Amino acid sequence: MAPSSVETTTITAPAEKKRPNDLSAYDFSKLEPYVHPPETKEDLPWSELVTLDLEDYGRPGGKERLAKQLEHAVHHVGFFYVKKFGLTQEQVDRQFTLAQHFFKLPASEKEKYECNYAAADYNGWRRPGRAQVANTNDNIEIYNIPKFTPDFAGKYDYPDLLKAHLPEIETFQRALHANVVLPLLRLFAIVLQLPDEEYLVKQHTYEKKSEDHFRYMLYYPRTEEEWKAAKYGATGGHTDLGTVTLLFRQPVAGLQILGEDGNWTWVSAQPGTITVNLADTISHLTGGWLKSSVHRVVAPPQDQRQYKRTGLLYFARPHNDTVLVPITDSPLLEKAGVRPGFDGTVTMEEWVRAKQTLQLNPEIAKKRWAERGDGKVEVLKGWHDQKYKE
Ligand SMILES: O=C(O)CCC(=O)C(=O)O
Ligand SMILES: [Fe+2]
Repeated sequence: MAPSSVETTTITAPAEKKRPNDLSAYDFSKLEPYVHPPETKEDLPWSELVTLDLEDYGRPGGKERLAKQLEHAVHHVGFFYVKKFGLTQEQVDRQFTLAQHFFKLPASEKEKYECNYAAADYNGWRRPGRAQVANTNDNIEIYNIPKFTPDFAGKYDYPDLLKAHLPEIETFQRALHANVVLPLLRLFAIVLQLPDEEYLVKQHTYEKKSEDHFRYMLYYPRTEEEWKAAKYGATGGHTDLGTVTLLFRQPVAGLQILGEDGNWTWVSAQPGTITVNLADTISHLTGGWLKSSVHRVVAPPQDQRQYKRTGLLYFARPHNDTVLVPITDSPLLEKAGVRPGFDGTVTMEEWVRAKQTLQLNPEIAKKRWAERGDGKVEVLKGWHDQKYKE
């Protein structure tokens, strides 16, 4: 497929429809549908990841089967796929369509919804090119949407394009939480042999204040010179800050996982799946036993370099008042002798603020990373992030 066939023109409301409250110009019938670019034909070293069929969850013995399937993945790999998660392909495609049309809005419109970077508030629009990657600017544009709960109601405004579809976005986000995040947390509880299968679920209810968010993400193509300056993305190794990250099928290859053997492998685009990775918070809650996996997004293979890479993600996080200490009633964690990662008490709210301050403010990050001079930064109370193998 030629690149032009996945490009679309921006849909703007016809002049006579520009009345407030008339959002019909943004009906899906009027928005050109998003089309994924074709998959790469290159033979890449792909990661071997397990796939959980979430339909099995409700069947007799299903939870135990799925937990068994997860044991190795969550302790050693930190990545896996889920399928049959209760959303139709059409629902997923419509979110990609909204993402595509959002990113095509002019910057003058998007900047009305720009993140308050200085306040470490990541919700809203994050403009591309804010951070330096190796010797060039980043190529990432993001729009983050918080939970639809009273804590966030009225705090953020949306462009008309999204206002016209907020109920559907909310349904989608809530479905991800209820159909994927909560069942996975019960499976983790089974893996950890917790007496209370709801232990982690109780720290992640949708209604209580937490920083879960839904994300539209766009990676712009780069020229060869730009990729060279960016070291082809090799310096981007990181862990995510929350509990789990959900990434919808991404046919433009780029995502790589750092394995226990020290090698990077590529994540492939399995039809009908969501890629799930474990992140820092679930690692803090288990003293590192559940693995916050190191990953990065590198230059796509040559046959996909010309495409924009559009992502849909959901970041799950515990309630803001959750104290990030290892769970005490897991016989498995007790046997493993896990230890807290922080010197002192840290709540989720503090952890989010500390990590997001570094992520959203390149100047602060540069200074803080330079403080120690050993490739590490103290994020909070004795917890360090590091630079990973290029
Ligand atoms: O786009 C991807 O494949 C992963 C993005 C990612 O790692 C992140 O946003 O933290
Ligand atoms: Fe990530």
